[in-house]
Amino acid sequence: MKNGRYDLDNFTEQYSKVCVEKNFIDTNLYDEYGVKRGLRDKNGKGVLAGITNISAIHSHDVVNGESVPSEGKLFYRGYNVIDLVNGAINNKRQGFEEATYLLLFGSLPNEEQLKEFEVILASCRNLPKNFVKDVIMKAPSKDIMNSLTKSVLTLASYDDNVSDLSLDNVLKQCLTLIATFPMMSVYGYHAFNHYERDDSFYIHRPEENLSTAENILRMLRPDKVYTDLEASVLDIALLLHMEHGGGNNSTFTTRVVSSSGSDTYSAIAAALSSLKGPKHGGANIKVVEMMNDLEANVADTKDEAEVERYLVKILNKQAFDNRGLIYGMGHAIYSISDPRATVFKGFVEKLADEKGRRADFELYSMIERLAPEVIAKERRIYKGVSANVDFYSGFVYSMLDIPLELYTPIFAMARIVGWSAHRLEELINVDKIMRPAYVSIVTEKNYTEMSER
Ligand SMILES: CC(=O)SCCNC(=O)CCNC(=O)[C@H](O)C(C)(C)COP(=O)(O)OP(=O)(O)OC[C@H]1O[C@@H](n2cnc3c(N)ncnc32)[C@H](O)[C@@H]1OP(=O)(O)O
Ligand SMILES: O=C([O-])CC(=O)C(=O)O
Repeated sequence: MKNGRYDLDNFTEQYSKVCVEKNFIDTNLYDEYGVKRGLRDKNGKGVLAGITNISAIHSHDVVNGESVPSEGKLFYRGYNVIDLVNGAINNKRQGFEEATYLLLFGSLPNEEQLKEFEVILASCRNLPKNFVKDVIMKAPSKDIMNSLTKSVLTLASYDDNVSDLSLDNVLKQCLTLIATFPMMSVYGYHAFNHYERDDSFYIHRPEENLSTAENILRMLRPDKVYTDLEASVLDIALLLHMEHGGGNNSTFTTRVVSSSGSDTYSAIAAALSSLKGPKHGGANIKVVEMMNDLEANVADTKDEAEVERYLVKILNKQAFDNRGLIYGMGHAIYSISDPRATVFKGFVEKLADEKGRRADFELYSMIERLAPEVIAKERRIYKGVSANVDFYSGFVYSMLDIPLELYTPIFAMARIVGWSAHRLEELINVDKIMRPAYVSIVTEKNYTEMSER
């Protein structure tokens, strides 16, 4: 007891040690029982949990019957994501809406279909009456992913058909979430910025003739002004983040929750909770924070040896957040390269020159080169490590003057499309609750009376 109250800090400090002692499992047991830690085999390959027709990820080639690491490739419904990006750039079109149609409905839309789809999405960009006042402005948080999750769950209480699993209803719910994620995220940021940072509060409504990327910038900026280049860069960033197979942590979460028969809002709220983790989509914020920490702690950021020493300290849990991870590096599937990081790097360099941030770009490039070598020296690497999609994305967003708090929500504004496609695919095909097994190493004991303990 402290000041007549139970001392929670003292209690948890003491009992967390009890938790460690009582929950410790010798990692050798995973091998002994043939259990795949992280649902991954010794070569880092994921256990097979399903079949999908939505996307494909290539990271290895088979040469003479052997699997060898290759440059990463990503396909949405069979189309290389690089071709989708180039299609959008060359035709001066916003690619996010086109790829949304593709991922949800399985084929590229013709002009008429795309026009109709854009009108439908625009009509869904509506929040219930007073939602901003009653939900978003209440208890604003710096953690916009949490505030977005809260908004998604609260939206459920405005839906009379929340638990109706008929496909047209689920599709309607998904389209509404795809259309309103940018509003809920950006307004959530403005509420935080106003109440916690004492800044001005403004709510700009989305414009029906604008794309998702254009509306994000319009809603975010006090004067609603942005350039075509900025909208195009953000559109490509969205396009690159939309989908990544059924096994990534947040999409698998969507699948798991969907398999229990739960509603769309709950499945998507769970996916958001997964995505924000720093080993997943939350890495984009961590990368920028890590780079700031590096600049604060490395006297000469042009000195490779000094930068390398800092990276080693990170791996040894002696620098930055002491978690031992160099954020933005490594991937569960890719080895030699993540194609999205390569695309990002292509326009990061141009943007950095335009925005006078060449020195930052050089530092990112140096880390991109050094980190895989340092990780390979310090960890057991099976398949190679390279920069992932999160490495350059935060740098791009900072050059678009997008606040740090919105980096992971922007990922979510894109990935909601993949989650929706996977929820639909799960509901259409599987109809079996996911329920893997755990080997139990618990020993049976006789109950002891309180007086005998
Ligand atoms: C959108 C996305 O989710 S992209 C990923 C974003 N996440 C990050 O950038 C966080 C940093 N990266 C990581 O934590 C990891 O690379 C992950 C979580 C993405 C993938 O992890 P794994 O599937 O375990 O990768 P892999 O099998 O190649 O790793 C081999 C070893 O290297 C370690 N390693 C891999 N990447 C890193 C890294 N960036 N920093 C430090 N160690 C790393 C792993 O922890 C693993 O060690 P362990 O066997 O002792 O656990
Ligand atoms: O596939 C994964 O494990 C991580 C992910 O979602 C991505 O890279 O986009």
